Amino acid sequence: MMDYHHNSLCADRSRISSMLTFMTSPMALQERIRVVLLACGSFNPITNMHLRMFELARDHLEDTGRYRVVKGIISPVGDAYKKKGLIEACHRVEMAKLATENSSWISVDDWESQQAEWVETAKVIRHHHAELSSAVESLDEVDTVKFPKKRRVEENEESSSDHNRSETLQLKLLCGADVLESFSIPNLWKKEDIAEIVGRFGLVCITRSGCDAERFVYQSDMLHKYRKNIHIVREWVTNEISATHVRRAVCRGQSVRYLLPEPVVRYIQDQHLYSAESEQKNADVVLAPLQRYNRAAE
Ligand SMILES: Nc1ncnc2c1ncn2[C@@H]1O[C@H](COP(=O)(O)OP(=O)(O)OP(=O)(O)O)[C@@H](O)[C@H]1O
Ligand SMILES: NC(=O)c1ccc[n+]([C@@H]2O[C@H](COP(=O)(O)O)[C@@H](O)[C@H]2O)c1
Repeated sequence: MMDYHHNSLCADRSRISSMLTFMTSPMALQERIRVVLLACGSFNPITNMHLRMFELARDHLEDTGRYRVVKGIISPVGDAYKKKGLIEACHRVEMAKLATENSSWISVDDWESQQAEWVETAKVIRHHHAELSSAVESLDEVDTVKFPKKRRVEENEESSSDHNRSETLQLKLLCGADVLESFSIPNLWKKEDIAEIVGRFGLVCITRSGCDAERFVYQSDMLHKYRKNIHIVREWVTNEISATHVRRAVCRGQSVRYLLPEPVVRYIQDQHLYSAESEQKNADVVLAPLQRYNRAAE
């Protein structure tokens, strides 16, 4: 009798313990939500820090035990963005391609850079979401997971974090904290675009010195509402590399080696990029979003 009780108690204990292990251990790789990271920006030029952002974001997401990052996309902005010192998209795209030629998972997409007009970031994400949803069928054959097809893109559903969570492949915007903080600049971003980016898709944000991303999310009612869709990744090895610094150094004839991938350094030298004249490009022109939204507000 005693033995029977003892044995069944042991069996219960072992069942409970294996249940607990199942509940607390990271999901098996195949069961995790697959994530594609999309970084939009000038990449004028692409720097080592732009590439680090992807590695940091992937480590962070995979460390949660819930995600598997399957792809990274770099989307350089088009010439119509009109940022001061922005050189031609063909050069920025080429440098990004050279920078990623040894990466097994990050690639460059030139769709945005080829558009005649500046494209809002929410539209760029929608474009890639549509592309992924049609490509995912072939991915599914490999991974045997389901992904809601075009319906998601065509429906104009209320944004909600639950909606995003129900997918088994998600597209998330990857950016630095300065871009997150730029959400509060008047007439730079549409409120509905921010809601769509954080509510429908999700954001992975890398900290940057001088920015307080956590506080920024806390202080914004909209960002706070979607905080579960915003992953803030702390970069402990703070890195001040900025494209502005690189352009200034090149223009002054200083070395930029080890700030950029070597093939990018060579490309800049061969093509004589970032001269004093190129720094003056768009100097008197208003940034495209400010032009567009100021006009709309008039
Ligand atoms: N050192 C950095 N730390 C964190 N994020 C960064 C860093 N440098 C760039 N980023 C992020 O990379 C993305 C693309 O940035 P962008 O091309 O504007 O680079 P940038 O170095 O900030 O450029 P610029 O100096 O010309 O304004 C943005 O989301 C930006 O926040
Ligand atoms: N309203 C918007 O969608 C909006 C506004 C400002 C910048 N952006 C994007 O953010 C990125 C910022 O890049 P920079 O930091 O180089 O200016 C660019 O890709 C730009 O297109 C989008």
